[in-house]
Amino acid sequence: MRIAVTGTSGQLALSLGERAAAVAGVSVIRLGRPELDLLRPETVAPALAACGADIVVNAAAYTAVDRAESEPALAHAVNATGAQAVAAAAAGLGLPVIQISTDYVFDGTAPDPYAETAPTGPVSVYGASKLAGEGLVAAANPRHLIVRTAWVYSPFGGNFVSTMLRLAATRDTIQVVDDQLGNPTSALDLADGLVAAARRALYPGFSAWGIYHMAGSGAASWAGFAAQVLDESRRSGGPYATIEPIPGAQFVTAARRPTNSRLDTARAASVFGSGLPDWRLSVAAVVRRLAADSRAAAAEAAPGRI
Ligand SMILES: NC(=O)C1=CN([C@@H]2O[C@H](COP(=O)(O)OP(=O)(O)OC[C@H]3O[C@@H](n4cnc5c(N)ncnc54)[C@H](O)[C@@H]3O)[C@@H](O)[C@H]2O)C=CC1
Repeated sequence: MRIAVTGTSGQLALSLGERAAAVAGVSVIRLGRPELDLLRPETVAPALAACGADIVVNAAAYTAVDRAESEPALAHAVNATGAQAVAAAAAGLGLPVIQISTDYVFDGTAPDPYAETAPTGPVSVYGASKLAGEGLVAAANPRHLIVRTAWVYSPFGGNFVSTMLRLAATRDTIQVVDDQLGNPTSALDLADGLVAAARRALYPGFSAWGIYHMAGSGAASWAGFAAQVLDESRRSGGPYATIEPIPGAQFVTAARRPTNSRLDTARAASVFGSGLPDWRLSVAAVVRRLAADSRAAAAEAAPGRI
């Protein structure tokens, strides 16, 4: 199975590449700018046609949630029109598409985890652009899986985990919001889930197209997530700071975030057998890996000093 994934250097594209390398018979081709640019829809079909994929994962996106508030047209162009171009090009090549979407399509007022059928109501430009993308993808390619995920981190690039570790290196205390709940999700676990979903989608006769929720098992507040990161960092010999929980009202950002964006992931677990691990285990694994990477980098920079 050859999986084409958009977003060459994105967290999810890199994670898919790494995880697929460990699975016999699965390969991942990462596609990105300039060959495939979601802002230039005419680039999408030729790039997909050239790579000979069996299925396409659209993981590329405009992901700067706060900046999107002042760049709504750009966010929409990438996350809605761009996603539509990927789905339509895949359809033209006879391929199914997996569109990655977000918990931020919900308004966050529900008391329980959101099922796929729950009413949407984004409270940010980013969430609205991703929701528009869902609709356009579904209309452009009947063989679509729309996979909503949440609070993604990985050993690659900037994310909440790397931010907490960076701040802990220079501060004793970090204030983190404690009244927004979600599902921290390792991009590596999500990659495993997507490989399982892609395999299933390619079975002859598969017909369960539609929306799925895939996220780490268990929920946390941002403050709880941060505390887990830093506890594990301390155990791994890395930086540590005390987390001071604060209400979201005290941490003003350009974009509003849903108060509760926990996702009910039962459908994906039952159709794809892709239940993701408990978020605490995956945070521990990523923090330990980052600590080992930074020890290796330090040893390489000063070989005589260990
Ligand atoms: N990071 C998170 O916390 C969450 C992410 N998601 C979704 O998961 C997916 C993967 O997210 P990440 O890997 O974390 O994102 P990321 O920000 O790490 O990577 C996004 C990638 O998209 C590429 N990209 C942006 N504009 C492009 C364009 N015009 N043409 C081609 N490529 C372009 C970027 O170069 C980058 O490689 C995205 O669809 C995102 O909306 C959903 C929920 C939470």
